[in-house]
Amino acid sequence: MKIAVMGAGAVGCYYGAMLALAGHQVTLIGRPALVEAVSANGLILEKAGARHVCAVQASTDPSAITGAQMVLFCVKSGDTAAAGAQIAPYLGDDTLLLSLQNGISNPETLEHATDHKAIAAVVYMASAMVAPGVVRHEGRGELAIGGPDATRAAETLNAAQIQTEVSANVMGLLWGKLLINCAYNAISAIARMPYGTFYAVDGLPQLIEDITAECLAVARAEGVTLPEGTLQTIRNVPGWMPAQYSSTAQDVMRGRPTEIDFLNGEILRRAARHGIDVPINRTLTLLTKLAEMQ
Ligand SMILES: NC(=O)C1=CN([C@@H]2O[C@H](COP(=O)(O)OP(=O)(O)OC[C@H]3O[C@@H](n4cnc5c(N)ncnc54)[C@H](OP(=O)(O)O)[C@@H]3O)[C@@H](O)[C@H]2O)C=CC1
Ligand SMILES: CC(C)(CO)C(=O)C(=O)O
Repeated sequence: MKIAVMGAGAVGCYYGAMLALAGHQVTLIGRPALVEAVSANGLILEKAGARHVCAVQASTDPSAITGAQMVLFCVKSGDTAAAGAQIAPYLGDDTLLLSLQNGISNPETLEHATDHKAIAAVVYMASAMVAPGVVRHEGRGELAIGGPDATRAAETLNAAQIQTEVSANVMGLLWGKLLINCAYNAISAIARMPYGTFYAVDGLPQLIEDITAECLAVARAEGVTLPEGTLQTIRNVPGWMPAQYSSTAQDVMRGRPTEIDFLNGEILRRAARHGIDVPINRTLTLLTKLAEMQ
């Protein structure tokens, strides 16, 4: 099957590599440095101590997705509308379009930008680009997906050793992940600390509870059904990954724009619609924007 990845970064290259290793014809749409490296050396996946060289096509030109039966859409949230508009002319009527992104608004933004149905995906995976064309898998890899044709997409993904569950409540699962991101990402970015370090500071566990209580009020007002055990999952995060810096912290430390407007900032926007005050989420959003400017 021809499969394209729009946004060949850490997520797109990981899943693109897995699909290429399963025998699919994978085309990556990415930046010039990535395209140059992949064209010269292949896409390299470092996983579980092994180094896989994957044969893929790479291009900076969105028209290279033409003919793809499946498109994995993997840009950061701030790029969704623009990148969606770039691929829109090249999507076929039956192309499966999956949003593999954090945040809860991307599938809808992508649908508006492309005028094409999008399959929402929750990405339970950690990966990083260690050099152009070299992606390192750092943990997990499962997806939960939902929406039109999700079952068809799951068949291809599961056959490529990408464990994929079809969920009737994919938006609830995306909200569950959003709540984790809202609780930890901004603090890690502002403090430039990993989760275990700041969670050990007196009063921080209570701050996490207070952030989460604001988010829960908004989720309730939006009629969201959160996955069972969401609160306990949030409390467990620092114990599970004490050395982890949030993606927001990593963006700040690299001088890159963060996705904060789609994390705590999303809570602000939705809270305003329901007349709910969320002062801690507002403060975290603003402080993260200041951290981005440093
Ligand atoms: N990395 C991870 O472990 C995880 C990430 N996620 C989520 O997945 C999404 C993707 O994250 P991640 O892969 O880390 O992000 P990356 O920044 O690594 O990858 C996105 C890539 O897309 C490129 N890009 C953006 N717009 C275009 C365009 N129009 N044409 C070509 N290339 C483009 C970016 O280039 P440039 O940077 O130059 O703009 C970048 O190389 C985010 O929503 C993130 O929160 C979810 C779970 C885990
Ligand atoms: C590490 C994790 C799961 C929690 O903050 C994450 O999603 C992120 O950093 O964006």
